[in-house]
Amino acid sequence: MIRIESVTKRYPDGTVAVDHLSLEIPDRAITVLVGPSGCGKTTTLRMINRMVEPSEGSILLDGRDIRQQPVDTLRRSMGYVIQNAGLFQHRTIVDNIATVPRLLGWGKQKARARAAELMERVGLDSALAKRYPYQLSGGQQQRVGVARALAADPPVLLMDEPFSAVDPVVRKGLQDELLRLQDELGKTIVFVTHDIDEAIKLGTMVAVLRTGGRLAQFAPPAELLSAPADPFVEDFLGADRGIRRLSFFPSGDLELQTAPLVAVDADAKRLAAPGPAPYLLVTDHDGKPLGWGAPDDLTAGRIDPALLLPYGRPFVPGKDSLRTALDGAVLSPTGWAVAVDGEGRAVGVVSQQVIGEAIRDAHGRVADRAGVEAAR
Ligand SMILES: Nc1ncnc2c1ncn2[C@@H]1O[C@H](COP(=O)(O)OP(=O)(O)OP(=O)(O)O)[C@@H](O)[C@H]1O
Repeated sequence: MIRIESVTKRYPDGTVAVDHLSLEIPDRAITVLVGPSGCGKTTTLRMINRMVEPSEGSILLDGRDIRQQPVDTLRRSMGYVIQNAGLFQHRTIVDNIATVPRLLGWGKQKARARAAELMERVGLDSALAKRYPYQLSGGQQQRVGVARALAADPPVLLMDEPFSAVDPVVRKGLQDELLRLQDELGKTIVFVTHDIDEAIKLGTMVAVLRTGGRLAQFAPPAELLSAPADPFVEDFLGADRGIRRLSFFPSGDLELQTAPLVAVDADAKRLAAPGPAPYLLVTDHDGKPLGWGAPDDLTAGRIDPALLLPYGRPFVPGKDSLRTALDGAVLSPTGWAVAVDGEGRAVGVVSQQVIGEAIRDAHGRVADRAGVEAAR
């Protein structure tokens, strides 16, 4: 665990960048520092690897003051990733990634083999190994930055706005990749961003800082959304808190109904038995949804796909959240969401009303849990 104990950083010109900050950063989880520009996020991160020294207070790593070990040893236990990746422009990709192992005295072959392994890990084609950074896209460079930071397998990863310089689509890909990697590697990650959505998506714990380097709230994302500590945090979280919070409620408990499914070339009249939904869900031969059909429109024989109503975006029960399920239901004019399996085949349907009840139940469970904890 990294424990930040009442740390203050006053720069020589008198700027107080961080003011009596205390945080317990859990092992093998992603802790995000988020807040407006200039609130002291980077300063805090850099104090963890001693690129900046605190003016007051101390930082403990596994119970030991980080000043008790040589700074080089400390930094080797902490990979560091920055915006724009900060790659060595005159070195190939493979040599960029092999930098730290080489510094640690690994042989060239072993270091390059490790670099190749990491390229695969972070989703980089091995054909890029011999290129130079300028020959890569921004997203690819960022992956190289992550691979380089992981090369010596440090237990801690410090990431300072690593995905800020790429476009939103690439950024989403990098975020998903980081979550996947973290599932495999279980590093202790401290991640700085000014983007609250990124913080909520990636963070196991999120520290919201306010200008002047003071902690406004430190909580898991779902708790931030449901109970912001004060108007500053509430304002920083932005609109649609309630809807965004649904991302943390699983959809696995939703009671699905097996709507009358009908394959597109089936004899619709025969299959149009009354069901829970006022519509029939029409699928292709493989069971993948095509759209909803009103029984009256579906005459016998082949069903005309042009007559079908859209079914919104399907959700995968157990994998997707109630937010995705609700989105599917509100996107379809029928008000029903379609559940699919991992291969995209329809497994059932659920109405907006049932999803609404599940949301109420989930709120109830959270409130019960809060009550139990408060009573302890
Ligand atoms: N070397 C320095 N000397 C003086 N003041 C500094 C120095 N570095 C940072 N600051 C000031 O400390 C405050 C916190 O800066 P810091 O870079 O930690 O914030 P940040 O939250 O990471 O900001 P951003 O999101 O804009 O990167 C700011 O007011 C900044 O101007």
